[in-house]
This record gives sequence, structure tokens and C-alpha cells, in this order.
Amino acid sequence: MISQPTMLTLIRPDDWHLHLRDGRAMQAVLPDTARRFARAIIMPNLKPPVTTTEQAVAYQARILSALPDELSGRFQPLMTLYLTDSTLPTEIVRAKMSGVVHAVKLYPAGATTHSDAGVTDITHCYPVLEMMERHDMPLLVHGEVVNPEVDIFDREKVFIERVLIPLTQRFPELRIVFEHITTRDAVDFVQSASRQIAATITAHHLLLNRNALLAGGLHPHHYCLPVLKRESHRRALLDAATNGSRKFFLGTDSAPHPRSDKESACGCAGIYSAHAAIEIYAQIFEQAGKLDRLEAFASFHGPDFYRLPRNQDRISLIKESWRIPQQFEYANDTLVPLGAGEMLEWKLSEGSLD
Ligand SMILES: NC(=O)N[C@@H](CC(=O)O)C(=O)O
Ligand SMILES: [Zn+2]
Ligand SMILES: [Zn+2]
Repeated sequence: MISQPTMLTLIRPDDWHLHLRDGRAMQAVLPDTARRFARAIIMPNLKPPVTTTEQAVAYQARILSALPDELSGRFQPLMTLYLTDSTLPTEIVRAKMSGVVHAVKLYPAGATTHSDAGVTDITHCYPVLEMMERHDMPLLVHGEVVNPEVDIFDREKVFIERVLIPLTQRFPELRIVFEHITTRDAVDFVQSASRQIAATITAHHLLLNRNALLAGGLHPHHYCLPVLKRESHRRALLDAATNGSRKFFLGTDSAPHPRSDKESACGCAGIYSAHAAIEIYAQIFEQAGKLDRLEAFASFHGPDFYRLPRNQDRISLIKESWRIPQQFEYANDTLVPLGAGEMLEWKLSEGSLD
């Protein structure tokens, strides 16, 4: 009989794609991430977006001052800039020199939550991309085209063909993270691309296929962008995350929205997973028989790509069933987390805080 592990200890992970929002909303969710992760790449899609180094420095200060005392000094927000049609190349130099900004984020205008200030035509950004390539500033992409004639389930695949391949050809030295990938096409593209190209994979895209969104009723809390895909794509993502390739790493895309905005005639996109992110990944890797691959995916591949040191301290998860709460308080509303009301087999050890 093979004994099941009852404790899992790994180098403290980082989250390479996170939405913290701002103000009271941020205060409500920040401890969930800071308890588990040492660092996170903070998405700049605030309203208004974080487009300058000065704004990123100020946002970082707000995040740090929102940390509760017991977590203060334990979490490092890695900031990003929101790319627009009018971003100036000189902003990249400022960003690089700040040491605070670690990447620039491309949102095609209209592709996702708070993307209306995004890029309408990537050719407008060529001078900025050239500067990023020269200064080794990574580009993070929300990889979906927005053309209304393209089916929403095909938007990632079409983005690869129309935007990403031409971009990698024009800027071969530019480091690019293809964020929250959802398709076999994206996995194949990243695998076969140069070592400058990597991807983040969310817990929800590893866990769920589109039935979770559409079968047996409409499930707004499973609605995110890029939208969940069919099972064969989920399997391709799972293979990519667990096969040891250095090109794939953890990025939760935890994206909180108040319940009233999710349960609405026009529900907004985003899934909240920070409350149990590493535990959910652990469960997924264990079910795939690949628990031994979790640490590299969660704690090594990300810093290696970003050229940052790996963390030194560790966290422990214990094998103990617990029920995910149905909801959390969230500013003046409530927040429904991924897996609300369901059991999880891995629990963060409180000792991890020592
Ligand atoms: N993933 C989502 O569905 N939503 C994100 C935006 C994004 O990452 O595309 C959000 O900010 O709510
Ligand atoms: Zn996105
Ligand atoms: Zn996101």
C-alpha cells in the first residue's frame, strides 16, 4: 500500500498574476494572498488604470500600508504598468530605473474587466515595445482578440495567430508572459516558442471546464476571461503545468468582484481564488499524481523567468479537510470565492506564519 502524504512543505510560492483592487476592497482580500505568497505581480487595471511609474509607486505604498501588522514586511507587491496607445517610450526607462515596476501589461481595448483604456492597435505601441526589448522589461498579455466576429471561445487562438506570432517575430528578444492561458493552442505555442516566452496558468482553468459555467444552470461565479474552455483544453493545461517545463508557472488571476456585480443581468468577469490558492493547486496536482511537481511550478519557474531570486523560507500544507466558506465580507458587499461551500483536502499550516 502506498501511503498518502499528510504534510507538504515547499519553498514559499509567488503569485505571478493577481488583482488586488484598491481601498477597502483591497484591504479585504490582501491578507489571503500575503499569508500564502511572498510576492505577487499586481495587475494595473484599476479605475483609472496605473499607467505611470509614479502611480505604480503610490499604489505599491497603498498595498504595503494595507497589510495587517502580522503580515507587514512579509509580502512584496511587484508592480506593473498598464499599456495604452499613448504610453511613451521614456516611461519604460523611468519604470526600469524605479526598481518597483517589473512588467508592462497589454490589455486589448475591450477584452476584459477595466480594459477600455487598453490598446486599440498594437502597432501604436511599437516604439514602446522596442524600448521594453532594449531594457529587458517583460510584456504581459491578456491574449484575446476583441473583434466581434470572432467567437468568444476562439479569441485566444486567434490572438496567437494575429498578434502574438507577429509580435515575437518583430521583437525576438522581448520577454513575454502569455497570461492565464486556457487552450491547447496556447500551450503548443508557448512550448514551441523561444525561451523568451512563458505563460501563467490559473487554478480555475486547471480545475474547471466550460460545463462548470453553463451546464445545469448558469454559474456566474465561474465566469472569467478568457472564458473556461472544453475538457480537452483543460487537460492540455494540466499537462503543461505538471510536466516540469520551466515555461509555465503559477498565476492565480484571482479577480474579486462584489457578489452583486457577479449575480447580475450583465455579470462581470473574474474569479476569486486567493482565499485558498495554493491549497487548490495542491489538490489539483495531487489528483493528477504530480504533487512532486508543484514546488517548481509555484515557487521556481516564476522567479527564474522574471530573473528574481527564489524565496528562501517555506510554507507547509497539512492534509486536513476543511470547508471553504460560502462567502466573505467585501467592502459593503460580499465576495463568493472559488469552491464556495466545498471541501478542500489541503490546509495551510498556521505554523507557516512563524
Ligand atoms: N480574469 C478576469 O475575468 N477578470 C480580470 C481581468 C483579467 O485578468 O482579464 C479582472 O480584473 O476582473
Ligand atoms: Zn486578463
Ligand atoms: Zn487578470
